[in-house]
Amino acid sequence: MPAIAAEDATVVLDGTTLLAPTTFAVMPGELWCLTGSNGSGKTTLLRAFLGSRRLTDGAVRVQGETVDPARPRHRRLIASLVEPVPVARDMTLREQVTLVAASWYGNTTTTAEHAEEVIGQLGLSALGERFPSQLSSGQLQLFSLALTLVRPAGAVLLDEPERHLDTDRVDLVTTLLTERAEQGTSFLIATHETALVDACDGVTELG
Ligand SMILES: Nc1ncnc2c1ncn2[C@@H]1O[C@H](COP(=O)(O)OP(=O)(O)OP(=O)(O)O)[C@@H](O)[C@H]1O
Repeated sequence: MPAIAAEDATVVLDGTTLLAPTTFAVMPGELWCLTGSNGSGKTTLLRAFLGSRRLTDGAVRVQGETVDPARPRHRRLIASLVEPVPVARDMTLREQVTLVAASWYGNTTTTAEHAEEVIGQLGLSALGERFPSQLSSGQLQLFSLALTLVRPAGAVLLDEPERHLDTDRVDLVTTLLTERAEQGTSFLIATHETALVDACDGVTELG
């Protein structure tokens, strides 16, 4: 069964097509990219998977089911960085990543080690004691990715994870996502970044 699938997924609003009929299937452990010009419907499609944008035709499914964010099982299944992740102004980067990890895995030493590992994988170890206001735009993006990737998920939806990142950081993120995919996580990634597209198992071009 595909982990993430769209069947003729379509969004039309007041006679304007936001998303033309789109079909694809992402198998478990695959990294899948959505490409296309500005306004071609990538974010609209990701929002449809999260239940925040209603389709006018077709269907989108995660592990064979329409996503209902109110269901705890679906919340555990899907992690996303599509809308901005809320951050606390008065907690350090390390405290926040560890808190999110602890909310899913429990407050244990192993959880703290897992959080530290993700912080390290995203090149943020030296910034662990910083507050969000003390981070650059690219560092904030890496922090948002850490908050997204530190929690359990069978499917991860990302909207332009390359935002604000330099070439080395794009490579870092691409390596991490590829490793996670090899461990079984499925990814659907809207992107304009060639390096990410090159690493993908499949690409759907919108528009
Ligand atoms: N609330 C809305 N009302 C009307 N049209 C909208 C609304 N939100 C988005 N759109 C339109 O829907 C289309 C798809 O937008 P979407 O954000 O999905 O594109 P995208 O492929 O993610 O673009 P980008 O590469 O610029 O991020 C665009 O033409 C946009 O103008």
